[in-house]
Amino acid sequence: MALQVPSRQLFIDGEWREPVLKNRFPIVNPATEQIIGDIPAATSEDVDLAVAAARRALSRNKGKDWASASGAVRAKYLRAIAAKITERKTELGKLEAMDCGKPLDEAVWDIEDVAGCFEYYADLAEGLDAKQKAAVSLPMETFKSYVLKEPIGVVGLITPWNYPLLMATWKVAPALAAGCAAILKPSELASITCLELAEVCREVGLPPGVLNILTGLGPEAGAPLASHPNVDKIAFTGSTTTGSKIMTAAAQMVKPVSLELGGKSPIIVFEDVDLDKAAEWTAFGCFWTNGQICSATSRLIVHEKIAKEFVDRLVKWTKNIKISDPLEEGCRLGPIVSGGQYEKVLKFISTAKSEGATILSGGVRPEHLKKGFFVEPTIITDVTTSMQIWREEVFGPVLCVKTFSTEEEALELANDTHYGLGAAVISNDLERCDRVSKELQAGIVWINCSQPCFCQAPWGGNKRSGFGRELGEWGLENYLSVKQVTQYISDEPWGWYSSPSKL
Ligand SMILES: NC(=O)C1=CN([C@@H]2O[C@H](COP(=O)(O)OP(=O)(O)OC[C@H]3O[C@@H](n4cnc5c(N)ncnc54)[C@H](O)[C@@H]3O)[C@@H](O)[C@H]2O)C=CC1
Ligand SMILES: NCCCC(=O)O
Ligand code: NA
Repeated sequence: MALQVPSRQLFIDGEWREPVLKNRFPIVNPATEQIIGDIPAATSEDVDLAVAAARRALSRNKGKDWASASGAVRAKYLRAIAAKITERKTELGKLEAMDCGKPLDEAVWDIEDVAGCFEYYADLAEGLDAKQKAAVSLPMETFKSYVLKEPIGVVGLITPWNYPLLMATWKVAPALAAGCAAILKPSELASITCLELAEVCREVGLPPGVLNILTGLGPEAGAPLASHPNVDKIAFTGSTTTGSKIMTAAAQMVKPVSLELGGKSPIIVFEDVDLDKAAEWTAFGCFWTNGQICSATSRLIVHEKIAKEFVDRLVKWTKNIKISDPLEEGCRLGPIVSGGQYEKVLKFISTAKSEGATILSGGVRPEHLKKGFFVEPTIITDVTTSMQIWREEVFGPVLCVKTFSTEEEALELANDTHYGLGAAVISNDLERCDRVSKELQAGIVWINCSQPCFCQAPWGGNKRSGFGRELGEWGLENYLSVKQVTQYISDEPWGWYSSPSKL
């Protein structure tokens, strides 16, 4: 059963605040196309208030309350947040499913990952204390040197709608673990659970201003954050176009950015695979989260010897996917997140057709669903490498297929993209998998699977998929600044200049 969506305000300085301009906009459930609530629309006036609150949070009590508190102190808050999220897991999962359209089972899995990620960064926050003052070995005995890891400062976190609370958590948890104060700007298309994170922070008594959450449109709330002179770093996940704008804005102040952007990731299937196992991973790699994953392996590159049988088998697996309202039991594919994105996905499919590709399976609204932004899992063949469907990110359940005859050709096809986020290789020959993994131009390579993601392992891309790594210890480093402290320890004078006392 659907839930009532809580009505919230912006979360600034530990309190709910109405936006300065008092505007709100509707939340649409993509499965029903109905308005199920509304969210506040922040503008630059609210960004200013949130940034000021974050700066105060860093300097309160000379930093002792947060930025220079021990990691162990901050870890207690992260663990309290994780516990509250776990307590509200079912409700948060439902809200997520209603807001962004992902199947309920996937949404609940995400919420479990959210709690796991806060716990993980609590561990790393505690570990940070022991890593302070790590000695640097120097070639001169007259000096000693150590390294301090300090929070970067106030960070702006701009996130997308495909994993609303999880993508926010990938940034919020390490930022807070590091001792930063943050302003989170979730996507206007799915913000409900991020506002519930605000409520969780209020309940656990997170010091005011440590995390501020501003819902609103990209140009109105995201852009002023990216260009704000008192924000020390921006971390962003979303489209390559918006990432480029954010980088341009940040560059004016030489502000560091980390960017996790689009993809057009390949999955190479060799001739020696178990067809059903490989078909299921291929379907999961492209249709999980309704195909709206930056790392979706949306280009299938399959060996010509098995291509026909494999694709037939894949179509059968695909036809078996339950498409329904995300809250329905057993749903495995929900709607595209919004009307705008739905139209975009359909346009990709019609362009592929007009360019001469074959829509082998899907490509249309499922007959049994009259409302909602649903599109059947789609498999497209007869694709050339110059077609839009081969080159551009669709962000929907659309897989395109090409065949290969040699390993070299498979790699050439796989790497024939401006992007470099994910890649997968499926083969029973593990030596070949290792060899191929080395050659794939991507930040993440899956062997004999596609998409599983663990908060302990680094996540991020190359080329136009962005730079910087989230998750794991790399995720924490994103929010830390490294300070070298070097001390002269000799009793002797330095002796470079002639001493005036000897004159
Ligand atoms: N890498 C990923 O995980 C994602 C990729 N995308 C790609 O982006 C396409 C468009 O989706 P959108 O939701 O429009 O993505 P987007 O990249 O525009 O939105 C992501 C976030 O950036 C914010 N934003 C937008 N314009 C901004 C600006 N000028 N300055 C600062 N922040 C800004 C948005 O409000 C949202 O919070 C999708 O079709 C897909 O191809 C979308 C979501 C996630
Ligand atoms: N499984 C997490 C994928 C994250 C992303 O789409 O950015
Ligand atoms: Na929504």
